[in-house]
Amino acid sequence: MGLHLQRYKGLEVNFINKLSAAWARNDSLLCVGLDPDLARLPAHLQGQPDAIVQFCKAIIDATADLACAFKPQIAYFAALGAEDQLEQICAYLRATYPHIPLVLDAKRGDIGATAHQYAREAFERYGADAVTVSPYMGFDSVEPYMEWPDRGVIVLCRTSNAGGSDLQFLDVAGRPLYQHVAQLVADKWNRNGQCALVVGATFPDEIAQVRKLVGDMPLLIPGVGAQGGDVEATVKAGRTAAGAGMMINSSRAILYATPQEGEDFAQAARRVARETRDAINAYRHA
Ligand SMILES: O=C(O)c1cc(=O)[nH]c(=O)n1[C@@H]1O[C@H](COP(=O)(O)O)[C@@H](O)[C@H]1O
Repeated sequence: MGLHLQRYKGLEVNFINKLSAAWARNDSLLCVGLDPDLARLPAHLQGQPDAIVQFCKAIIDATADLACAFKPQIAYFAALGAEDQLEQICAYLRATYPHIPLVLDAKRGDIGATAHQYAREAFERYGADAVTVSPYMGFDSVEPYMEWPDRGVIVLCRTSNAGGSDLQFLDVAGRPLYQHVAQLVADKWNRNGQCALVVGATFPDEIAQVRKLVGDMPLLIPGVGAQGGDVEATVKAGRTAAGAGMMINSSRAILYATPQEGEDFAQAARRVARETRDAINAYRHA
């Protein structure tokens, strides 16, 4: 258990207290998603061998004071064989912004022995503070991640895509499966207090249902911006009594914001990130 506990300014940190500190420090519930699509990178970066690193670093620097977390999506790197660039970006984040949680979005799910390797990849190779996982294979597929008690385990619950309903809405003993997952994680799986849940911004009613079941557990909420989720409804459904409890992710709407006159891509990303952060903050407190 607990191979290496992280320390920051001499104090032990874990995912949950790092996230709480970032909410407060940046007055933000905005998670900036890092989904670098080569075809959409600015023209001056196209063709450069480290284009992804340059692009993501510029986005990170432009938004670090507006974000409560950064969330690289591993497929955007792995599909290109660019894991080395993801490593560099994660190392940069940890070194330059050690107070901002790094969430690796990998949505892993496999038998325990394999899950242990996925956990090493997320927490040791990339140094992530948290990783997204699927609950589909049950507790022994999620438990290996908990050998790192200072890291977050973010379990898919009610995903933002329309097809999420195919399985997540199946009736299980009188209620939809996603509610069963939420209850299970809150009551049984979260024994080290390191779990969070994914609930899409495209389904605010379900965010409210999950919030009722899990107390103050953090929710990762993708789906505002490019997927059209309603910020007001999302925040009102998901906020805790303290007006926090959420990492509301936006990726493409920030990364590929259209520059206004005189702006470059990073300034445009900053403008949209600030607008999104401020729109969220308008509804945080009742
Ligand atoms: O786990 C996730 O982050 C995730 C869960 C989910 O239900 N829906 C969802 O869109 N995501 C991720 O969140 C990001 C959303 O990106 P945008 O739609 O561009 O803001 C992508 O990286 C998705 O892979």
